[in-house]
Parts: sequence; C-alpha cells; structure tokens
Amino acid sequence: MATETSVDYDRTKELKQFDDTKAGVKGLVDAGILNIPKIFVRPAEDLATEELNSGHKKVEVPIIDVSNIGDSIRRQEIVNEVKIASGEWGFFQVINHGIPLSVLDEMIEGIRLFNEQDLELKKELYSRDSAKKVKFHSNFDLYTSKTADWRDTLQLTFLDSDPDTSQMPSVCRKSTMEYFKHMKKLGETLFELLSEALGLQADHLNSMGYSKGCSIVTHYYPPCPQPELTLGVRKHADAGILTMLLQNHIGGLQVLHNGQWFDIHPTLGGLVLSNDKFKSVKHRAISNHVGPRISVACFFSGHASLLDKPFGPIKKLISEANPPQYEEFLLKEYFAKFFSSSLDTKPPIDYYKLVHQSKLKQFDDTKAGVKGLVDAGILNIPRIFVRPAEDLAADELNSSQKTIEVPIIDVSNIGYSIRRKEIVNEVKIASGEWGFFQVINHGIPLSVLDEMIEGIRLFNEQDLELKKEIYSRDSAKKVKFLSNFDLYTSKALDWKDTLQLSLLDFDPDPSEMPPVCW
Ligand SMILES: O=C(O)CCC(=O)C(=O)O
Ligand SMILES: [Fe+2]
Repeated sequence: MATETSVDYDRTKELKQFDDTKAGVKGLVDAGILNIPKIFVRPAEDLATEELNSGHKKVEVPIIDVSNIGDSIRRQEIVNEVKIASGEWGFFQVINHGIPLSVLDEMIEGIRLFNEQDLELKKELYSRDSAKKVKFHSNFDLYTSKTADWRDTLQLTFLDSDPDTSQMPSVCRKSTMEYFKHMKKLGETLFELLSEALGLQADHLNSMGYSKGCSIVTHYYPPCPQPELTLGVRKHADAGILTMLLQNHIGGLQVLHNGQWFDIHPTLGGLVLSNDKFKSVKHRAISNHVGPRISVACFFSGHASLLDKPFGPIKKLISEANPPQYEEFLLKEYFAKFFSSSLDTKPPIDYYKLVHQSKLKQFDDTKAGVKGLVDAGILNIPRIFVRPAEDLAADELNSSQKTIEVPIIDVSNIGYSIRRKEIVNEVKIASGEWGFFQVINHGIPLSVLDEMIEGIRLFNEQDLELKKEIYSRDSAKKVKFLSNFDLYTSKALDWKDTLQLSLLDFDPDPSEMPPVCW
C-alpha cells in the first residue's frame, strides 16, 4: 500500500509539472525528449492486449457515397446503407459529400499553424475551465486517467450560438468558420438520413435541436519517440449524438468492430448514438513516429437549451415490442459524468441502460445466485454474464508460452534464522515482482483445508430457503451470501456466488455463522 501511495504521489506531481508547462505534448517533443515520460506509458497488461490488432479482417469498414442524395431512389439506398452501418458498426465513412477539398485541407492547415505558432500565444489559451468556449490543453482527463495520451487539443464549443469569431485564435479563424459552415450543412443531412433510417420523418432529429449545438475539438499529435508505449487517444465511445471526424494524411484512427480494431484511412467519418438501434462505436487513435497527425472532431450533442431537459429514447420508436432500453436523464448530468471521469471508463450512457438494470435486478431478486441458474437447467448463460467481445478477443493472449514460473515459497524451517532470511528474500522478490506467491509446508493439516472446502460446498448446496435468509448486499452485515458484490456496476457479471464472513473487529461468532460450515 505504501508504495502505491508514493507512486501515485509522484504521478500527480509529474502531471502537474507537465500541465504547468502549458506547452502540451508538443512542448516535450520540441525539448528533444527521446523517451516518453512515465505519465504517458500504458500499463503492461494494456500493451500486451495489442495482439488484438493483428488478425485478418474479412469485412470492410462501410463507406457511403452521398452523391445524388436528391434522387429519391438513390436516397432510399443511402438511408438503407446508413441504417446498416449505424446498426452494425456505429461508424461509416462519407464520400462525395460535396465539401471542397480545399476547405478540409485549410482546416487541417489552420490547426497545424495554431499548434506550431509562438508558444506564448498558445499559453494564453491554455485552460481546463469548463466554462471557456475556446481553450487549448493536453488531455482533458489528465488528472483522472490511468495514462495520459500523446496529443494536444484546441477546443471550440458552440452550444448556444454560432461561433464567436472574435474569440477564435486568429491563425485558424477563417478556415474554422468556413469548415463549421460545411459541417453544419452535412450534419443536418446526416441527421435527416439517420431519422429516415430510424423510420422517422426526415426532419425529426434536426427539429429536436440536435444539429444546432456543436463543439469542434481539434487534436494535434506530434511525432512520438515511443509510439508502442502510448496512444494518441485511448479506446472510448463519444458522448455526443453524432461525431464527424476529419484526419490528415497520417491516419491512425481505429474503430472496434466485433472485437477487432479496424484502421480508418483518411476521409470524413461519422460516429453515432441511439436507443441501441444504432451502435455507439468504440474507437481510438494510435500514436506514430511520424507526424504531426491532425484530426478535427465535430461533436453534435444538442443545443445548449436542451441541457436542462430530460433526454431519453425517441418516443415514436417505443412500443410494446420495442420497449425503452434507457431511462430518461438530464443532458447536463450526462455530460457532467462524461467530463468528470477518465475517457476510457464505462461510457456514460451505460449508466442509464434500463433493460440491463432490470435483468440484473431480476437475477438478484432470485437470491439463488449463479447456482440457481444451473439448477434451473439453463443451457446458455444469460447476457448479463457475457463479457464484451473485445475482452473475449483479448483472451487469445492467454495462450502464449510462459518462460517463467509462478513463485512457490516453502515456509518450513522458518524458525532457523538463516533459512528465515532466505524466505524473507523470496517473499520480497515474489511480492515485488508478482504481488503473488504460493506457500507450501505451512503446517496446516490437510484435513482442515479439506473440511473448509467441504463446509462451503455444503453451505452452497443446502436448501435454498436457508441460503436466501442471509442473501444480502448490506455492507453492515458481517455474514452474508450474495452473487457478485459489484452486480450493479460491473460491465459483465462473474460466474460465482459468494459467502462472505467479515472478521475485522471480532473473532468469529459461531452463533452468527451458517450452521453447515461453522
Ligand atoms: O483523433 C482522432 O482520430 C479521434 C479523436 C476522437 O476520438 C475524439 O476526439 O473523440
Ligand atoms: Fe472520439
């Protein structure tokens, strides 16, 4: 514990030092660093899951040609393509959108100029103040994430009005204004297509104000000396309703589909959200030896006037056959959740998932745990236990050949001072390197261990009504039985039931223990 705290302390200090430079990641590169600072290095277990990337892909990322959208037959086809892409991927690339290439190029160039201008000018805009409409910083979640990402961000928020040109950095003012104009128009078109794809009137989503408020979040990813150790943007799902994303020639955007990462080659891409009819795609950007990589995300997340209003599944889509999947929430609470947590934690929309919550409650209310399901003769495990596809894919990892062995420590002869020193040393190494070791020759009779296991088997296999009496999630209870202590907060449940005996302030009290195993 003590080491954990001191590591955390150093990290906070390093984060603050980095933040105080107000020079972002580009400042580090300009200073000529050869190794990236520790605050950017991803945990070893995350780095190991990169294998995910290597598999052969049998499908292709959807590309939608929106030319001739005015032709009613072609429009129907496009709506259908949008429906499939949004439902299966939550992502598509748009081509022939009519935005002049020069507008896109100049937008990227403006952002390059902003980031490469005199540092003192950039520093003036460096801020983490959520009230600021125009600000520059590195990693909005710098102090809450496990690892910082290799990018700097200039954020322009226009939720309640069109862009305020006077506040915009002069180097990218003209190009951003022009780009914004086109994004607004394309955004409206995409919202029309999405409305139609949901079986609604074409103007449905636009008339709700979704295409009115928008934030343009521009990222600058300087070349990274050790791209294998960090990311440009960690895996996440966007919080907004629709994101339109532009990236320069370097590429690096990847979307997660059926547990595999797909590279997205530079062109405009859209990302989407809805009542589970459309997917909210997980995506990330890798960092690279070459650069700068530049990307521009245009988030449509609703006009400022919607922030205080309840937000929930589209009423017209709800029926008995198609019940709501999410409860209503206030948009401002939802965004507060998003901005106060690390980008890669559970997407905020998951907190409002109704069906999932009610399925969890149903299971909890049986008080029979996982064993109850098995006794009922289920052949397929309920969905609440199924791990996300990307976690399952990462398990391939498990199969690789191991060259070292798990530490086993023989504690016999612990009374001899020379042997004790050796044991202490083994404990030190095992605890430092693994945080785990096995103990042998501990002197506990085998029968004690066997009887303990047998008692727990008897407890779990006794009459259900007796077990139910102590089923509880009450943290004050010293003796309780339950399945998954984190049932309501985890991504997927574990296949286990638990009898918990907390002996923190008292020796076991036999009268409180389950009779079969006391
Ligand atoms: O830079 C990119 O390609 C992705 C940026 C992104 O995902 C975001 O801003 O949410
Ligand atoms: Fe994103």
